[in-house]
Amino acid sequence: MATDQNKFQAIISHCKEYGFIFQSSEIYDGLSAVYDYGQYGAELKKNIKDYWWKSMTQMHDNIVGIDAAIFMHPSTWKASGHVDSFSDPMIDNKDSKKRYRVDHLIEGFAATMNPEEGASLIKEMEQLEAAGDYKGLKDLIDRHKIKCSVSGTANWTDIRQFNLMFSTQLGSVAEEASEIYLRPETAQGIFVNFLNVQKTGRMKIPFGIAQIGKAFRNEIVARQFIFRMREFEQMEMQFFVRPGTEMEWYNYWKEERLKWHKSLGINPERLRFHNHTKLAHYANAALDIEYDFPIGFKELEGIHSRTDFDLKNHQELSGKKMQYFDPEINKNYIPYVVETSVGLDRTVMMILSEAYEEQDLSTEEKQDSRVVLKFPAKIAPIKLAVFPLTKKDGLPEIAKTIMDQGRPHFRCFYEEKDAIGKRYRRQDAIGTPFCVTVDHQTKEDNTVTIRYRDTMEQERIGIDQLIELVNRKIAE
Ligand SMILES: Nc1ncnc2c1ncn2[C@@H]1O[C@H](COP(=O)(O)OP(=O)(O)OP(=O)(O)O)[C@@H](O)[C@H]1O
Repeated sequence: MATDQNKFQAIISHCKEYGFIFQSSEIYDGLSAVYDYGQYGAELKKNIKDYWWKSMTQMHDNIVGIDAAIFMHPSTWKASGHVDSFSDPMIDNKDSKKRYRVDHLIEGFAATMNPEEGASLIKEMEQLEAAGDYKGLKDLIDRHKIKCSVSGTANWTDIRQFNLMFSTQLGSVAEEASEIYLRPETAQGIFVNFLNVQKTGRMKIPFGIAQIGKAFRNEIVARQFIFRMREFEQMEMQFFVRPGTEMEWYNYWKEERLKWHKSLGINPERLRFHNHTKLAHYANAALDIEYDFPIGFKELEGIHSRTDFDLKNHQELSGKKMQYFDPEINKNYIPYVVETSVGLDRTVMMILSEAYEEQDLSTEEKQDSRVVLKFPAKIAPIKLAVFPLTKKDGLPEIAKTIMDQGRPHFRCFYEEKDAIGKRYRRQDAIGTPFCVTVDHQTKEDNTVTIRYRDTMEQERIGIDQLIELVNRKIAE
């Protein structure tokens, strides 16, 4: 097996070669940390989105979905704390002009020390970070003579705060225009609509509001393919609960979300919880669900107990009540919130990492290999490929009637070019779970050969059973 870094590079190349993910604006040499989803990537991503949406809303009577705008009133980000504290300390090397996140720079250096010294350096860094002591952090970098990997020098600027929000102007004339932000998280669209949804939907606590949408962060160090992007998509759900019950729901949702990832066929050994010891300003408990990507265990989803922080601040800044009357205890209160927030692009990356396999199929007679994406059928971009064995003898016509039958149910793909073996390989490479071949026997008995992607086994089945079989496998 290739090393993990090699696997990571192989996945990136595969995504480009087979129409999953392209660098944005590639003809202009690309835009850093921005990516476009191609024809199969877009289908895969949409299927994951639909699966999440269904499992959150349709499967929970007390969770509804909304679709809020990306632009929000600027006060939103004041109330949420993003204007004042959504920033990372960064530092520039004066010789190479390379910019680093201070924690990444120190962590990278700590990894080269012996484990004990490394751990003590990290601890010291965390204390200084928590105290907001930038001078102390700079001293730490100077004391250890930490160098830039490009210039090899320790010639650093001072440490500065770098706000990660993108801003732009709303309105046409400069004097009239006001500065607004591209949302850095989807959650605030849910909070500001909390009462709209609660009242119009007559929702009773506990209940949830779910949303899928784009978020934007001007990440200082954006790399590692779609793991850290400047424009990305989040699938978030805010669950509103009675104060004092939040830990119960926090524990419930962390297990539910782990189950969801497993239901996508993810090997449980590659999933784990990571409890936060350093809590964000809004949280009284937080953890990450991490996945063992080819680049190591990293955050996939955050589960946060956000207290009443957001609603309380919106109430204060807007002057509008954000309270709920709880008829069971006959009391008004600002609900507490438990949030599940998963990156859609990181989920795509997890699915690709899990599905990608290079297989050596060589026999004594001949060398052979294939790349296969073993997606669960329910999220595969194409579910069924239909091949006539030859272009003549009426076989394409029969194949096209199968396409007509399948198309209303799921995404199908028709191909008549090249040998069947080659056509199978191309479908393996985009993760199509089922291929059927129409041959001369089909004309006699209305049966086709169905070939299964993972086992490569083939069997003959009646055309009249085909759609039902594929539908059954998708529903599994
Ligand atoms: N720059 C990004 N690119 C892609 N996905 C992201 C990015 N930032 C956050 N996400 C996704 O959104 C989810 C929730 O956002 P959250 O604010 O909790 O992330 P975070 O803790 O800031 O992430 P990280 O520590 O990796 O920067 C993350 O778990 C991740 O899956």
